[in-house]
Amino acid sequence: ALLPILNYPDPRLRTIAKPVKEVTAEIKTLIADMIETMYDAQGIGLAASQVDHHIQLIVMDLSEDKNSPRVFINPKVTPLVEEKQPYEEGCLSVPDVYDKVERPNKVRIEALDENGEKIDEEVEGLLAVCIQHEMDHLNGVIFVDYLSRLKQTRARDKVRKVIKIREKQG
Ligand SMILES: O=C(O)C[C@@H](Cc1ccccc1)C(=O)SCC(=O)c1ccccc1
Ligand SMILES: [Zn+2]
Repeated sequence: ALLPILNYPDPRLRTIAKPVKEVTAEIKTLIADMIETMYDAQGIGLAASQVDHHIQLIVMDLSEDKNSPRVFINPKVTPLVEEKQPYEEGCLSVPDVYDKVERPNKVRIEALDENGEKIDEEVEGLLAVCIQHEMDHLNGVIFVDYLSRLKQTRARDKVRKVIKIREKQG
């Protein structure tokens, strides 16, 4: 089922996500709903925080055909390089706002997958950028927090406009 995505600056987006103790049937349903919601919103990632479920769960799919979703449960991300690179980021909770954010572009991901199997990978490029962006969501951080006050005000105004238009479209 499609889930409603919280929009910036909704305070619920600031909630700190709790670890997942057990991959229950409910969580498997949430995973499927998050993947469907991510594709519908044309995103490459989605954190459970964005759909108002405050558990440490991320889904991502960077594939062309949108047919290889990845699930990260209780993820831990460790930068593997000091130097940061700028990347043009977007966010499904801040629609139509894109801006450069500097992040390390090589990280180690340790997590569990949807079957509770261990994941331990070194990734770089967009995958590294995206997992850090999703990790931020689980810690109540939104990418606009890294931008200037002026850009944050503009982002709030932009989201308000986009939501009004979407509501009119019904
Ligand atoms: O809000 C989210 O977490 C999803 C977000 C993930 C993300 C994309 C790009 C850089 C960092 C994090 C999105 O999917 S935004 C929409 C999108 O598909 C996209 C935007 C910019 C570059 C590439 C993809
Ligand atoms: Zn986001």
